[in-house]
Amino acid sequence: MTQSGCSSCSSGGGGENKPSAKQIIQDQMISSTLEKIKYKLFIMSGKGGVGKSSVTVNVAAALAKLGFKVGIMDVDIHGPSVPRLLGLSGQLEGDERGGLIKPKKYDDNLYAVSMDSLLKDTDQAVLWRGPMKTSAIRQFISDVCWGELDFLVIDSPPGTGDEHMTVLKTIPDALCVVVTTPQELSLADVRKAVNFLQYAHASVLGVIENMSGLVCPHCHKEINLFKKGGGKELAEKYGLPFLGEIPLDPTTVVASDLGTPVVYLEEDSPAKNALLKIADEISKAAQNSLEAVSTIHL
Ligand SMILES: Nc1ncnc2c1ncn2[C@@H]1O[C@H](COP(=O)(O)OP(=O)(O)OP(=O)(O)O)[C@@H](O)[C@H]1O
Repeated sequence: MTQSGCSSCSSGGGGENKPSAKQIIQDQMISSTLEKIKYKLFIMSGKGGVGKSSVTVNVAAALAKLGFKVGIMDVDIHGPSVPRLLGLSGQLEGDERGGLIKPKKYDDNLYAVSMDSLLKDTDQAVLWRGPMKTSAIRQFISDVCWGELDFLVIDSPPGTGDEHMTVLKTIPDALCVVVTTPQELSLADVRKAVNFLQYAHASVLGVIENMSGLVCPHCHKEINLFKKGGGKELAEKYGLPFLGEIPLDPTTVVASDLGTPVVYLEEDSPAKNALLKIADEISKAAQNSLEAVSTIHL
């Protein structure tokens, strides 16, 4: 497995200098899984509740709608939302040979796995410490049988912790997408996340501003509930591409309660249109990633 910049994160839990035979085999399984996946998108934010999971599921679904084969991996052990947003429940099953884990199928182009579907008792997760999370995420990446994918979209917990470092270290070619809301409270945490990505030598595909204005369904005037434009300003400040803005839209909430991505609903809505545009932008940026991926300027 290729190693990335930070030396403070152990690759297999335990921090030994010499990898064990088990770790070496796991590294080989991780490489073999990842080499079949063209682009890995890591959706993150320094702040909770800004819409990471909604963006993850809808960007993935929009890419699937564009004809790409897409997998979603939810590494949020403490508060996994992906199964709920896709209406998928129940334990994951083994493949035909019983060894690897089969992702759950949403449709022919969209599959998902969530760490909580591996746990018999999801309440266990609150007791997890760093090294346990690291080894669980590594095992999760090595043991899921995705087959060939165009995109793997990874949802993360809020903040910049063990889960983030493990993903970045295990998937060094992950392209990070930073989600923020326009208000300063969120931007302050997102700036820390961008600094963290710089420290980890991560590649950043760009910034998305979620909850960016609200079009009143009655008078059709725009109300900037959480302000507007802060995400774009942050992207400009750090020399990162701005991937687009998604307005506050009650349809997003209705869709999530139905377990359907808003981009799969028949009727048009401001969030659906914005997310389809952003997914198109992301697919182009990922395909040009050698040129388009930016190094953060501070
Ligand atoms: N553009 C939007 N318009 C309206 N509601 C939204 C929008 N984006 C997200 N939401 C709602 O905001 C809430 C939080 O969204 P979500 O769970 O995706 O955030 P998160 O950043 O993943 O949260 P966490 O930090 O807990 O993982 C959900 O109720 C979701 O339906």
